[in-house]
Amino acid sequence: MAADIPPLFAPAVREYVDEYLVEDEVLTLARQRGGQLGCTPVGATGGAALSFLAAAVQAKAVVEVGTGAGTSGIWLLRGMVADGVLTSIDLQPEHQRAARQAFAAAGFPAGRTRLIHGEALDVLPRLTDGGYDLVFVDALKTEYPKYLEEGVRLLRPGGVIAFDNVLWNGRVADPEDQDTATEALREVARLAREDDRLVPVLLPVGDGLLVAAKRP
Ligand SMILES: C[S@@+](CC[C@H](N)C(=O)[O-])C[C@H]1O[C@@H](n2cnc3c(N)ncnc32)[C@H](O)[C@@H]1O
Repeated sequence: MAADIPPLFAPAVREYVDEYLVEDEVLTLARQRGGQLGCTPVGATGGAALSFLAAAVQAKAVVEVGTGAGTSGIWLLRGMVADGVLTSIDLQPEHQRAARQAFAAAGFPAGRTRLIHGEALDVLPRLTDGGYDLVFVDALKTEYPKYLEEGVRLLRPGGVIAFDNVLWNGRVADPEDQDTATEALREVARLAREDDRLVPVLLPVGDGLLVAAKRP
């Protein structure tokens, strides 16, 4: 009976989803380190979605905007092809030092990662057009609309772009919330939906994952 079906976000349903795939010790340590550094790493469900996306597009080249302490990077690397390279951008050297350690602990040699220190909007224009299979965005929320334009340029046809935190703990659905970050998250979702080059979907995974494929 429909009345007995719990709503999508009921705690029991969330728990069921979150227990489907769990992180190993390397990921737990990376996530804890990210928390200590003050950035919010992806959880296991969001991370598993990243591994899935990297595997689905057979990613050989990935750009990550917001390295943090390497949690999402490990999930991405685990889905990529064996010799694939993760290019990851962050403005905090300390975060990237922690990420480097996490990648080594997860068994990835230095040649599998290219860590670029800097402001994302300075670094992204220097990367090669059409040179990437997957772009994952998890940095400054107010810059998400600009990362969309840069990211689509970097993708090869058939490539995929993904944005984390697009539900913003539910704040995007509150019309009273007109904070600049909240507005930017609504804006990037709208831009992806209205962009003829893209096929988007908004997934209620983790804190919300906006995923869009670039049409061939
Ligand atoms: C939420 S954390 C990333 C977490 C990481 N994706 C993970 O799941 O492990 C956001 C990161 O973006 C970085 N960041 C914030 N603004 C940035 C900017 N404008 N350019 C580059 N990096 C930025 C922060 O230093 C921080 O490490």
